[in-house]
Amino acid sequence: MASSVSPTPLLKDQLDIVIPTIRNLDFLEMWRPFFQPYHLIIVQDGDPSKKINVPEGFDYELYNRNDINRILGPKASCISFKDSACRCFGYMVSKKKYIYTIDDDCFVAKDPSGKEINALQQHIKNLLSPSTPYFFNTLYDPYAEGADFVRGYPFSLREGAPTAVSHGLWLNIPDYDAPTQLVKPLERNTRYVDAVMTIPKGTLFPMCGMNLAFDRELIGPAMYFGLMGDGQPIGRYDDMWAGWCTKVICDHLGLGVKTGLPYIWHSKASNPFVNLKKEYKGIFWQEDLIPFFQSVSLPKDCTSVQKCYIELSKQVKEKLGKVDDYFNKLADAMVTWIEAWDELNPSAAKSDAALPNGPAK
Ligand SMILES: O=c1ccn([C@@H]2O[C@H](COP(=O)(O)OP(=O)(O)O[C@H]3O[C@@H](CO)[C@H](O)[C@H]3O)[C@@H](O)[C@H]2O)c(=O)[nH]1
Ligand SMILES: [Mn+2]
Repeated sequence: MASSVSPTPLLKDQLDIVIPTIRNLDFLEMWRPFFQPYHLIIVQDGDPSKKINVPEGFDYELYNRNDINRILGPKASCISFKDSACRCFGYMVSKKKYIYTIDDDCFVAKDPSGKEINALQQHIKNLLSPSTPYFFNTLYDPYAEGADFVRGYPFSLREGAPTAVSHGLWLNIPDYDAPTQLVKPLERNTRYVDAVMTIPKGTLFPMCGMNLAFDRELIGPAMYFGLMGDGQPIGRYDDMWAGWCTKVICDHLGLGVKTGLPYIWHSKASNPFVNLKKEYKGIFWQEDLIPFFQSVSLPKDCTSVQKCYIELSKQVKEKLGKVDDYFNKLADAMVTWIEAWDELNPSAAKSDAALPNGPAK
């Protein structure tokens, strides 16, 4: 029987909120009722001499490019500059079990009843309840209030798998790619779908970094947002790359990834022409990237996220290096990321995933 209804814990001392920004942080005023109890990690991108004002009353640490260079030294080369991908530095420096990352143009949305959505609370609910990657439940999240496993659902699978990622969605400006933005400039997402679903094992998905939460202890080292922005041939594939790497590793380690509620209100459409320039190689390359990730197989002795990620970087170099030399650089940066992660998180570096490799065969 799925769990009975109990209040969602705040987890205020177990969760950091990571915000990449080149703007001001006035958006926090709207989130204050939900975010004030939490520690913020602000990753200031762009010009480090620019002063970013954080509204009064928030507990935060702020890192700019000078800080990243000081803390990581030469390993700072793996952290993107002038791209929201820089946010992954916040995941690395955090000491908490959970991360929630949100963009500074995302606001509190309302559900169909007009009630303000506490996105963070829903993400915590998603992360604290199991996922069902091995068998699809047609009533969606069986652990949600008023739902359960449907007839025919194997009882041997009803414990589910630990949830590593909670992927939220967006009302108003949807996360469309540039070509879609260009042909549908006025399209707004007004559909509120009241569902949380586990993405089945063996299925990839386009992970958006705008409204995303994850269990840092279960999957943190896989959440590298790649080499994007300044000096790189590609942008706006930071979260996509992290999502594909994360999903194949979650599948291998027997972890779950959920998508659906909560919604946020995405207010700013970034410039589609600028986005097209950033994305166009990605739109072309992903026709090779997706078959690559679909064919990834990780050896049984990859029992930790770090070991999986290093193995993945080897396969990226071997199989994608021939698509473009960029992937050789990216594969090296993946290794640098893990080295930096383990340097900043020495205790976690030793631990293997304490999880079975999927359901009992
Ligand atoms: O160079 C930059 C640009 C932006 N940021 C910060 O990152 C987020 C997102 O920026 P923005 O809202 O302008 O861009 P979107 O296109 O809406 O972003 C979404 O698309 C994907 C980009 O990869 C990603 O899924 C979403 O982030 C804001 O907080 C900016 O302040 C930055 O740090 N550096
Ligand atoms: Mn935006």
